[in-house]
Amino acid sequence: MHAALSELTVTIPVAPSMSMFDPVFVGIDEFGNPVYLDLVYHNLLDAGEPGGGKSVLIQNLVGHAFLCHDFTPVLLDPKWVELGMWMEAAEAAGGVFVGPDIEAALRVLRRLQKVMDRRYSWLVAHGRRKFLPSDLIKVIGIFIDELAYYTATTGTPEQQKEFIALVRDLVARGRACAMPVIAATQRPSVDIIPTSLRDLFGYRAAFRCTTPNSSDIILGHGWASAGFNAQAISPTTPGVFYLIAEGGIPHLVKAAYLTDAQIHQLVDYVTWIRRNGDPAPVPLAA
Ligand SMILES: Nc1ncnc2c1ncn2[C@@H]1O[C@H](COP(=O)(O)OP(=O)(O)OP(=O)(O)O)[C@@H](O)[C@H]1O
Repeated sequence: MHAALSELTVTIPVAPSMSMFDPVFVGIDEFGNPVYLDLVYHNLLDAGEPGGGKSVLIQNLVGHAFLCHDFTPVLLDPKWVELGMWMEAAEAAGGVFVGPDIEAALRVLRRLQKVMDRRYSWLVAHGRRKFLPSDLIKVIGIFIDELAYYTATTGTPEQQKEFIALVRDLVARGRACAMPVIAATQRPSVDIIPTSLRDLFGYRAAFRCTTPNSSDIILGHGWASAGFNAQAISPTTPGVFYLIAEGGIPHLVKAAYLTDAQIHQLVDYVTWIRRNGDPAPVPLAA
């Protein structure tokens, strides 16, 4: 005898099964091997000229994050059209979405700085250096799609300066306390990404650039002349980027691609499960 649908919906556990501490799949390398990132303990700088594929990469990471039971989203997108797609899901997940309002962005970042300070106090009190999955802490993923808008385009010079200082602090201190920053910019220039800020990003993704110098601003000085030059990426292959992880050499990667329809499906799914499902993690074998 078949169970009625109403019975099924209450007996089948539905919730995100992954953890932010799991490796995040981003694409395949030039040898066909899958490429994973360890997002929690690193930050990611995602940069390159318009149309290179930065937003597609950020959408992959956001998609993974929302499928994790231990994710709290903080999404900043002045253009609305990328991270704005997740606005409803962010609200359902107890997070926040900010559009082009720099004062609203500053309020959120100031608050995050306080949360970070409290998390550090906890670590110190427990004699620990970083959070672990066993701490069952929410990972606050801070996604910024177009850093340059807040640091160079909108607001007063004081607001821009404060924005840069807050982001720098989060990038410098956030990773030990499960608050990684994923920041994208289509302006890889030293005024937007000074070396001192760039070097705090454990992962850097360089999509096609207009000059070898821009490529070096993302990956690090000297990589273009050593043959790792994002200017050489063909404009006909969007989604290809050089990925460097701290201490390593750049690897050529093709990002996985989610269509807008797939993103909308994901948004519906993760919003629905957070509003209606069991928020507890479900083992994959269940
Ligand atoms: N990994 C990929 N696989 C296939 N196509 C891709 C991939 N990445 C990007 N594209 C194509 O390139 C287009 C532009 O990508 P995307 O919007 O991510 O660029 P961007 O660098 O974010 O540009 P902008 O700075 O203008 O926002 C996409 O709409 C898609 O058609």
